[in-house]
Amino acid sequence: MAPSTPTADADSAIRTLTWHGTGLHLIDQTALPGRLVTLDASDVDTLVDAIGRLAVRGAPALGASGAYGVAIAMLQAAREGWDADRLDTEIRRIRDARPTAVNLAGGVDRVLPFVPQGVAAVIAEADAVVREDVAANRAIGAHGADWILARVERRPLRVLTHCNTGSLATAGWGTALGIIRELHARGVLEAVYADETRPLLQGSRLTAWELDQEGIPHFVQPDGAAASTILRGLVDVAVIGADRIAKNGDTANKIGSVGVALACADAGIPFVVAAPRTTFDDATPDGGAIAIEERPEAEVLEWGGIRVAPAGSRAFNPAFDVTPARLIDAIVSEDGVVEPGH
Ligand SMILES: CSC[C@@H](O)[C@@H](O)C(=O)COP(=O)(O)O
Repeated sequence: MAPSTPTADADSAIRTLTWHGTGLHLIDQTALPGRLVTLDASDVDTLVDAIGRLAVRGAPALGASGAYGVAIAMLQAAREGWDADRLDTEIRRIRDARPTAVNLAGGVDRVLPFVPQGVAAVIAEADAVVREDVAANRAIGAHGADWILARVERRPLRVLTHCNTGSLATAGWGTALGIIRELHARGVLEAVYADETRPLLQGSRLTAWELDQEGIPHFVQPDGAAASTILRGLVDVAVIGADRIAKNGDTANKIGSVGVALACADAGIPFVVAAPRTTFDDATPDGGAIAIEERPEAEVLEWGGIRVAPAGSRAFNPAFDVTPARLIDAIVSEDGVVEPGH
């Protein structure tokens, strides 16, 4: 009955989400790298829970999840006899499951006009979201590699990245990690410094896993090492992703990104943001207007489920920070490169 998700890029073996006819198969990113587990999100509660605990994560992957999520809600509405108000409420729960990545709301909003045409039309539009994201990532990889190779003389290159921006975080291939993969394919990459990305370790668990799968040389380093690695001259360029890029170029990304940008500015090396157009939010004027998700204190106060901080300690756990446009040398999208800091 439902059109199936198109085959993603042949080069991108990892498919973080796949439509299976009545719901999504999602790679459970909380289980990686130890176990490659697929979970079935065929109802709204399961999808919202998967988004909230980061089983599916990364701005473009959230966008595709939001788009398919509307179809999941419609199918559940038909199964369980929901009225229109209940369907609206459940779609809004998906849209609001995380606040910072504009792609999630964008994915939901993109398919909403197709709801009156029925679930097949919604799924077809969600399939288009996936196709377009993979194509955008491939273009980002080429534009970003071209820009870096024109700006940075040293060969081979040493690249620092933060969080996870690869196939797991997108519909396939990757944004910042797509640029890294492109540099590797062009034979100009020496190694990647992958920040471990506290507190949920998207760098050491997910980016390192993807780099390992690709045979790309890499070092996982503590987030606290990043500024020092940059100032010691061990890095030629930093490339990160984005969750929302405001109209003035201020960019929200995983907590720790702005520290990398400050170190790059001091060291005089480029700080590059890579993101598809779906992550640009012209309705948000600047970084101060971006909602920053605050996550549960236990993610900081506990380690592997065991309390490590004193019982009386509280945690401050913002999931994202905002890098001002003036610290960003290049923003790479499928449309090309803009240089906000210049
Ligand atoms: C291509 S993914 C870009 C961003 O979404 C990524 O860098 C990031 O910050 C993800 O945060 P997460 O909390 O893991 O969803």
